Amino acid sequence: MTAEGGAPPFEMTGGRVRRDGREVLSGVDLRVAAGDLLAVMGPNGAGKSTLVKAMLGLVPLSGGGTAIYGAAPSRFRDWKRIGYVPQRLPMGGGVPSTVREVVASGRVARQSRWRPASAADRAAVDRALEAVGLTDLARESAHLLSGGQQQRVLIARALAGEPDAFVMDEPTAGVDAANQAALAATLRELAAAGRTVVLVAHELGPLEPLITRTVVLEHGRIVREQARADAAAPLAPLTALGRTA
Ligand SMILES: Nc1ncnc2c1ncn2[C@@H]1O[C@H](COP(=O)(O)OP(=O)(O)OP(=O)(O)O)[C@@H](O)[C@H]1O
Repeated sequence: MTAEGGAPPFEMTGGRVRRDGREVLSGVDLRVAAGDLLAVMGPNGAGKSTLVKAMLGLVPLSGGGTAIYGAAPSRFRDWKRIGYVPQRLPMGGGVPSTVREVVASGRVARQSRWRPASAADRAAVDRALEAVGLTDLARESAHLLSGGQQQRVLIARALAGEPDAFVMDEPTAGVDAANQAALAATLRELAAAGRTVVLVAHELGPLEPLITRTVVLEHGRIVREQARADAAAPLAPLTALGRTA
C-alpha cells in the first residue's frame, strides 16, 4: 500500500493465466498510466476479458504479477478508486433490484456501514442515471431490461462510484448508436477530468476519437500497440489495428 502515491492505475508484468489447463494469457506486459483511455481489442477468445479481470485480481495469475495503484490486487484496499463494468449483469440472489438500486450499489465502497445514503450519494446516482439516459427507467427491475439497457445500468453503477479508474468490458455491446454516442460524451468528460479508462471493445465506433492508446491481443499476447499524444491525432492507424490479421 505504501507504493500507491505515484504508482500507475494498473501495471502488469509478464502476466500469465491458465484456464482448463490451457494458457489463455501468455506473458502480458501492460502499464496503464493515469489519464490513459486505453482500448483492448482483438478477436473473440483472444483473452481480452481475461486480461482485464486479471488486472483487477478477479482471475488469478499463474505467472508474472500485476498491481493496482502499486499494490497487488489481494493487498489493494482502496476499491472506491476503481469502477468495473462487467460484460453482463450478475443475476445471483434471486432478489430483483430496481435500476436505481443497482446503480446505487456503486456507491457502497464510498459509504460507511452505518451511514445511510447521503444527499451526495443520491446526487451521484442521479447524475449517473442521467448520463446513461436511464432516469425514466430508474424504478424498473434491472433484470427485465434489454441487454443494451442492462449494459448502461452497469456503466451507471461504475459512474456513481466516482472512481479514478474505470475498467469496462465491452461497454458498447448491444448498445444502440444514440447511446454509444452518449457514452462517448461521458468518456470525454471523464477524460477531461483526468480519469483513466481501460475498455474492451470489438468496434470502437463513436469512442474512437477519445482513445489515446490501443493494444491488440491475439492468442493471449499483445501483438500490436498504438499510442497517440493527443486525441486529435489521425485515427486511421487505430482503426486498421483492430482489423488486420
Ligand atoms: N471461466 C473459464 N474457464 C475456462 N476457460 C475460459 C474461461 N473464461 C474464458 N476462457 C477461455 O479463455 C480464452 C480467452 O477468453 P476471453 O473471454 O478472455 O477472450 P475475449 O478476447 O474476451 O473474447 P470475447 O471477445 O469473445 O469476449 C478463451 O479461449 C476462453 O474459452
